[in-house]
Amino acid sequence: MAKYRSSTTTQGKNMAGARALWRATGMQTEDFGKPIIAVVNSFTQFVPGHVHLKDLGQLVAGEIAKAGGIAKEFNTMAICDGIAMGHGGMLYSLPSRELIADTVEYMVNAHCADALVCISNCDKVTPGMLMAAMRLNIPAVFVSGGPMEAGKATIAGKAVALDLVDAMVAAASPGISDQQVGEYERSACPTCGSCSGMFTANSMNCLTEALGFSLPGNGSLVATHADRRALFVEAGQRIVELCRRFYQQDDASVLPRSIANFKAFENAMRLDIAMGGSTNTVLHLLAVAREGEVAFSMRDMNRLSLDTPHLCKVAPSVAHFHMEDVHRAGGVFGILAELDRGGLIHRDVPTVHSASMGEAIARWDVRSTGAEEAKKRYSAAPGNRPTLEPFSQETRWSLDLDRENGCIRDLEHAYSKDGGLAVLYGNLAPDGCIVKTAGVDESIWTFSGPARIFESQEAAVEGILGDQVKAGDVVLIRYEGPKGGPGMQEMLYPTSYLKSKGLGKACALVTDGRFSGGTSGLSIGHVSPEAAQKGAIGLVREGDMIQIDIPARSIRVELSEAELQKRREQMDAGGDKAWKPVDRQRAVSPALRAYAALTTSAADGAVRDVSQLG
Ligand SMILES: CC[C@H](C)C(=O)C(=O)O
Ligand SMILES: [Mg+2]
Repeated sequence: MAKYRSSTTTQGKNMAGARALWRATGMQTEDFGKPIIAVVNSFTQFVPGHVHLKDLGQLVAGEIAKAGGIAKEFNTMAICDGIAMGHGGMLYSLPSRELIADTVEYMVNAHCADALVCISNCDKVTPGMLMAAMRLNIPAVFVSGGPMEAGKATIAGKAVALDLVDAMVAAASPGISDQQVGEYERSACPTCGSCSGMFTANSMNCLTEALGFSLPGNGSLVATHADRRALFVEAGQRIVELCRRFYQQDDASVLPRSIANFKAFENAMRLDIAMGGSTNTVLHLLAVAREGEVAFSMRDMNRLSLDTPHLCKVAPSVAHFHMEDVHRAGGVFGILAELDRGGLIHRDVPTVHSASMGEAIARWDVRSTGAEEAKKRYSAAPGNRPTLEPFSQETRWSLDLDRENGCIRDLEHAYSKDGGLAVLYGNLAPDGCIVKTAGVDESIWTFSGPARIFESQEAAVEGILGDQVKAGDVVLIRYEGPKGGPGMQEMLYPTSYLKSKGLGKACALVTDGRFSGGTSGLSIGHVSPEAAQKGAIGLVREGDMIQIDIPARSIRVELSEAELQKRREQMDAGGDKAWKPVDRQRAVSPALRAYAALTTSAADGAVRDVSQLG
């Protein structure tokens, strides 16, 4: 029998002081000897995806207590990327992932907790908590706040479903009146929950299902629906059971590193590629794998992208499907089941809720299951009534089982035989870069054009809005990588403004920064190595021709090796000014400089590498 970690502070005469303090938190004599389970909440009033989580930690805690555990709740931070977007605030977004992971480690190790329930939702919170779960390797269950309902509005006489990206694009579109922009703004984000498209938050919450860490429906069941409550209740019950299995029955298969093993990462990546997840998932999966010492790399992602079909297009890749529609079609398990029918899923990995992924698919695939519970869960619909109240409506609709034209397609009707995310390599990105092909019009899968160079996101926004960018250009934004930014900003404003200017299908955008899940178009990010780490992207000059070939998975600048080498030598000779942006005024706080000093390349997940300290 494994010893409870918590016994360090709850057992033995010498721990009388610690027990005295535990008692002051509400523990009784009979509680010493029960597992202490950390309920890691990310409630904050700053983020729509988290405003409704305040009481949900205690909902989980109550279930833990009923099942025989001791629950202790604490909070992590959460940043709203949508509010932080487009200004210096975005520098903090990616680094917050490491702080969240550290917060969980600090609290759990300082107090010797035995297990975790992670209540996450928006962008960096789920990845930060996943990193912590893998780092700590103690039983962990994930449950997120759930997606926001899509906005519904009648604009210019047409009924539309929309989200915040539509409001952003509309705001800078010349043909749209202030009054219409106001309509977009007021209807884009009607409820609590993570923004309604296949953005980063929802992508990551879907991936927790495929990794085996969360219950079916976690990624897609809207925050407002009463059925979502069951996920919180069950998370509390499950974690106590997992504790029992690990600590009392020596069953290490319940530990995060057993669940999220290499095969589970392959499953998660296949899901991601099939659903056209946010490009940020690449960064986060690499970081999570690293924490768990799983040898899963960009090369694996590239390999999987070549034979994983693209089955699902959701906003921003198409306008009319949002997460609520993914759910209606069977959610993550609907997609996993289609992949499984093609033999593309490892069935023999354990999950927190089922003995194996294969067993879970059999139960939760809406097309083949005999379980009424599954059909009912996926019939949960949006209420279409503005609210911040979770679980406050019980609307249902019929399932979408149309695998030809519905929200989830089967293999036969795939959008493409290779997937919605691709890794490109070439002399501009020797360590790779990422593009969400799901959101790229097929007409521009190959593209070549002159580089228009911007040495910051701000300069790019100014250039695009100032009409300096023309159809056919490749907008190249550099020194925005993990080290160079620092913090690898999301470029949602430049990509949205290209659309506002009618250039969405006429230009490419290439950067060592990253994108929001709200980005679509020929937007290529994570170019590695980044400019600040002497990457070739730093050597490109205005007007150099850039060639992009998605089917061939290649990205090149039309320069010979000799020319690149010559420029590299010239750059190196520049001393202090070399490999730094020209004329960029940017205040970088000491906190961000600490992240910049330690971070690694996007190709390594932009995690901190303390081994550099010696
Ligand atoms: C809409 C975009 C969202 C706020 C985001 O930051 C992401 O998806 O990454
Ligand atoms: Mg984001």
